[in-house]
Amino acid sequence: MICAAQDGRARYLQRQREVNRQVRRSTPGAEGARTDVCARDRRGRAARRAARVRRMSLHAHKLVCITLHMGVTAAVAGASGYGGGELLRLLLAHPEIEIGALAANTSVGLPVTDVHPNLPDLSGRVFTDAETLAAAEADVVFLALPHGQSAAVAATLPSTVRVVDLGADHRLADPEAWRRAYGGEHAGTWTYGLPELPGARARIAASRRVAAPGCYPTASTLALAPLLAAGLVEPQDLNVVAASGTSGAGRSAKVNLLGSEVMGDLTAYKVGTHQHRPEIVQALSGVAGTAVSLSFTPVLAPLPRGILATCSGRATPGTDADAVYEALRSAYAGEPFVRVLPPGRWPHAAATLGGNAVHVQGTFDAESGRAIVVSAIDNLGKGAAGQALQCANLMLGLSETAGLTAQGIAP
Ligand SMILES: NC(=O)C1=CN([C@@H]2O[C@H](COP(=O)(O)OP(=O)(O)OC[C@H]3O[C@@H](n4cnc5c(N)ncnc54)[C@H](OP(=O)(O)O)[C@@H]3O)[C@@H](O)[C@H]2O)C=CC1
Ligand SMILES: CC(=O)N[C@@H](CCC(=O)OP(=O)(O)O)C(=O)O
Repeated sequence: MICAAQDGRARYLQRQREVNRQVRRSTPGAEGARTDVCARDRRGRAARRAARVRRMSLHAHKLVCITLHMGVTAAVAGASGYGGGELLRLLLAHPEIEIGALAANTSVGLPVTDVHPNLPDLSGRVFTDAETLAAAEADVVFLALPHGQSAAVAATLPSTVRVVDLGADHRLADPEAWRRAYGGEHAGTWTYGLPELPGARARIAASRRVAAPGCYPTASTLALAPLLAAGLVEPQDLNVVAASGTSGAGRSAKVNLLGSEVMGDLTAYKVGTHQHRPEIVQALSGVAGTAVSLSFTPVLAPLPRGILATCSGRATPGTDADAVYEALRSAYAGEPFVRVLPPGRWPHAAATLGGNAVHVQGTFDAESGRAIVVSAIDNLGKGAAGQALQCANLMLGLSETAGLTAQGIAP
């Protein structure tokens, strides 16, 4: 852009030289008529006026160029984790965001590429501590921290800075529900960052603080919301069974996440008690306009990443497979990241990996009287970092899809 400005200046100087040459050529002799003098004055005034206008527009152009050249700066807290690492991968490909301070905890002082060897373009960068975030003057700060850690960091940031929290601290509106799910004091409620929910885009765009949803809530809510909105299922007795890859549990070492424990196994966990149930209930109750009830069973799957959620509800009279499909299709027509698969094709978690896509398919099971929707996401993509970036794009007034893709990597 700066080069474009310099080209413009060169063209301007060239035109100026031509004008001057023309003025010189038309200059009459000493005995020249008065009309020639007037014409010369008029041409001189016009040239000066044109030059002034060009100088002003060049100056304005330079300002725009400099602004664009500097772009928007993003800082990340929790940059050494799985969510933070995926965010860095996305930010490196973002056309308008530069990467600023990268804060960590036990990894402070380590080269970023020691922890994220998949990001060689960050060689030379080291993790700093959270205090550097406040001093870094970023336009947007992403918090990819364990539960309970976000509020303290957010409090150090000016209210003008956009903050997107990938964690759960600010997702729930009911402090009591938050205490039951996570323990400790509730740090306050931020705008819920699921852009595909009715009315959410405008709320996110107008917010300086956004709580990005959890991975299971993203997959479950986007599967069931269209059916509730269309009145195709009862708000009571919703059911979700969702399998997740191990990166959903973060990067810190845990015995149950060892390869030898996970490989070749599938296990349900936190059955009936998982902390994401109140979040899914909150989001779906908002869509249904009444309190929903939901059973939620997570399953740990032997995959590094990916979620497949099987979601169902008791069908209301008249619901059939076509109505379920049509509700999904019309809810997500024009959505850049939610893809309703062609009839008969069911989601694969692997097809969403590396992207920000949500794949959904639905039907009606006449035997059980239940409408069923299966959804797939990458828990680190649309379930975490991709969603956070989608929200940040909206908050910053950038294209919602900038730096994001609906295409996955395969195999
Ligand atoms: N993984 C996923 O699929 C999803 C995660 N999330 C949420 O995103 C957040 C991050 O998750 P994830 O990346 O998986 O977690 P990780 O455990 O992989 O990473 C946690 C990050 O937070 C840092 N950290 C740990 N403790 C502290 C502390 N006390 N103060 C400051 N920084 C600290 C770690 O630094 P260091 O490594 O240097 O110790 C690391 O950078 C969590 O709230 C999680 O629930 C949300 C949706 C999906
Ligand atoms: C596989 C696995 O263990 N997954 C984690 C998901 C946690 C998570 O991502 O938490 P938030 O989205 O609420 O921040 C779990 O079930 O607790």
